[in-house]
Amino acid sequence: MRRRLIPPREDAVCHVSAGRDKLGLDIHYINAFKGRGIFTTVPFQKGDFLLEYRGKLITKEECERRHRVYHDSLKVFMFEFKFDGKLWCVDASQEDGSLGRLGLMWLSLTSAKMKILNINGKPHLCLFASRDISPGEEIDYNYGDSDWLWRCKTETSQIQKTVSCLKPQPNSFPNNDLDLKHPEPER
Ligand SMILES: C[S@@+](CC[C@H](N)C(=O)[O-])C[C@H]1O[C@@H](n2cnc3c(N)ncnc32)[C@H](O)[C@@H]1O
Repeated sequence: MRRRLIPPREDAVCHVSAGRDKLGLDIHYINAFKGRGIFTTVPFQKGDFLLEYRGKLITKEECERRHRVYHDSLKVFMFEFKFDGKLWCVDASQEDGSLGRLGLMWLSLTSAKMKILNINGKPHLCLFASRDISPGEEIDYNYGDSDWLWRCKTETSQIQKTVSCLKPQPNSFPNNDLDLKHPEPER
């Protein structure tokens, strides 16, 4: 295991401010169903900062507007969350080469957890290792409680939550405050 050089939060602030991804992570194409994912090339320690889910920070209203005009393939990159009592969205639909937008989703035994960091008054969606991670492992985390259609096709042994395959993809913010779509702010 590598020695941690700086505390995870400082590491996150440093990468967020520089707008660059961390070394030790790589994009791999997995298959036609899952598409691409992020894999580690070095070991990470539980708690380490991994990635920022980078994109354009937009308001709830703008997010709803984009949901109306975007193709489904773009909507999957809209990450909605609550910050300072308001709903926001990071729209990462633009292929900008950043890694955070490519993390895959599982509901249990994930390797990462998303936290909202307040950096200079603005929210940033940052992924931290939820356990020790070995080289070659996939970075996955819980996206939240949306009814993405592709979840229905995912092996039920790995997705523990029952989903309704009849529900369309969400196109508006849910009312439920406890919805996992809105990850917990940093404590
Ligand atoms: C934020 S994107 C992740 C990057 C995407 N794999 C790509 O290549 O562009 C979210 C999309 O990845 C796919 N995905 C994520 N987690 C998955 C999983 N556990 N099983 C199958 N597909 C998944 C779904 O198509 C989802 O809409």
